[in-house]
Amino acid sequence: MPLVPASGDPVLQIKDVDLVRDRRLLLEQVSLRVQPGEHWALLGPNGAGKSTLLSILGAYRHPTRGTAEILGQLLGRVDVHRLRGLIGQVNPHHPVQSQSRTVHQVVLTGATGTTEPVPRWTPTPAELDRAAELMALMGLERLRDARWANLSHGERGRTLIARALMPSPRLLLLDEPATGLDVAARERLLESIDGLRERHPDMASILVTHHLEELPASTGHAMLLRAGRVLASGAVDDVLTTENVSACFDHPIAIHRRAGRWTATAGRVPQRPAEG
Ligand SMILES: Nc1ncnc2c1ncn2[C@@H]1O[C@H](COP(=O)(O)OP(=O)(O)OP(=O)(O)O)[C@@H](O)[C@H]1O
Repeated sequence: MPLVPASGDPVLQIKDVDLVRDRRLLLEQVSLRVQPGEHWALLGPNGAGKSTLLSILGAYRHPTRGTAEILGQLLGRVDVHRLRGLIGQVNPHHPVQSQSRTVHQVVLTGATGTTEPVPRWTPTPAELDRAAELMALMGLERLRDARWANLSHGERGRTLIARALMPSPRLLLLDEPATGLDVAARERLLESIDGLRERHPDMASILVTHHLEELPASTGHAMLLRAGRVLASGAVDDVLTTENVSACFDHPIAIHRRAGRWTATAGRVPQRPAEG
């Protein structure tokens, strides 16, 4: 059976998902439906369950209750290794063992779905062309032969996105891709993400972050998670409101959108008058 959904079918559909670990309910009644070409932001405070949810969407964990259909395949009834190979996953803790690997070599490991180059594996001309195209898309041409050890955070981030795109995934999962970047590197990364979404109009993506400033302008949908539950989910302008974000982070936060991008300004929590 082909592992790729017919065009127009949801890329992701999870319904009433609970996840229990060590007798703790980490996710509760989470539902999400993502169509091709949709770009979602997943936001919430520390410990809200964002990475846990992303691990289900990436076929690394199974729900305890509820159903998760990824690329049309029901988790629990599919070979997860094969499924993972069809999902582009960008993890900031991607373990590159040999620090002398070049950008080009790391990008090519996306074709084999491994962290290290597979011994005696040779890329096809089509895979070499694809790697070159993706490195150009992510602004990495000059860095083709640069060593992993010498790359900046931003350069590593762009390399890992190019790597994740090697198998032309229908779904891209980005876990805090802008963490640790200075403002210029962040802006370059977000521009690259906007550009790749334009070039791959059928690809869907989910980007996890704590910071609204780190959302690309092409974000169309958002989910707010709080204590493992969905606080709001849907079209981005309906979800990322001052009221919802303040409730999610349990703090007054004013949200503004300008030129497609978001800013969040934290207010002061009113002090209670001293008793006595
Ligand atoms: N294997 C596990 N067993 C028990 N608890 C876990 C496990 N994995 C995660 N947790 C707990 O689940 C909760 C959600 O964790 P998760 O990493 O998904 O949150 P997050 O929203 O990604 O947080 P952060 O923004 O800090 O990265 C946390 O309280 C965490 O301690």
